[in-house]
Amino acid sequence: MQATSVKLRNIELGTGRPKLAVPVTGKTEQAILDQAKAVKAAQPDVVEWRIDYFEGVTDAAKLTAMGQKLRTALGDLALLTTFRTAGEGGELALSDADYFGICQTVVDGGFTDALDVERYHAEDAVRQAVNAAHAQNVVVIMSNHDFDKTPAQTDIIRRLSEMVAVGADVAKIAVMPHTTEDVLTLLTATNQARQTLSQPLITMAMGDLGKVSRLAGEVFGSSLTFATVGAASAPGQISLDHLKGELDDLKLN
Ligand SMILES: O=C1C[C@@](O)(C(=O)O)C[C@@H](O)[C@@H]1O
Repeated sequence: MQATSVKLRNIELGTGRPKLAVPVTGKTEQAILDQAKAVKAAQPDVVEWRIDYFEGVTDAAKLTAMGQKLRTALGDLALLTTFRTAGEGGELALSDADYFGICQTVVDGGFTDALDVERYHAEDAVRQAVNAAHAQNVVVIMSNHDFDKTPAQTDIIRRLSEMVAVGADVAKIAVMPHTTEDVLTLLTATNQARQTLSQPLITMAMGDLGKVSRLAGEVFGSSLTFATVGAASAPGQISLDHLKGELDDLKLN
């Protein structure tokens, strides 16, 4: 199926070469702004602010003020804001009520172009978060992370389809491979899912074994890949400088 592209400020997910996102993982305002400056200078397509690292994340006023400063620092770069819960590889464990409260603060803050919403929380709350984001024209990148294993191919496709069913604009899954076959499972599932879903997909196998999946998105159907400028936010991420060259080399004509 032809993917419908999704606009994120000035970039389009789902067309051409996979877009490059770089996470910002600072704890303090100064660290976040310093990192944002370095990331901006390296010219990715998207910046991901991992707010679970930010020391002020549970204070709505501090989160909003920080988001607005970051927005100003990034100029016209597309911004994805992500709270990754501890259960999915993030820094902080929160109740669902607190998690969704933070999602609401982010969309109300008016600084982000996209919001990461984890699929496997209560379905009603996930749907409400999607509606709240859409009401403010914020793109929803829905996610699931399996840090232990690579689910079966049918299970990966089912999870991506469930994200689309609850309103995701983009469906994302990260899995942990233990064998070469696991990496092939992720890549095959991605290729199959893109034939049945029209939303752009983001998929990756983590760790060293999975690095190939971070390079080959254009071939298999992943529309964005996470790269580093300094700190990584997940195992197996490759530096932005290297990845840019690789994606150009692997470009399909
Ligand atoms: O969902 C993802 C993907 C990721 O886990 C990765 O493996 O590159 C990195 C996270 O920062 C991001 O939110």
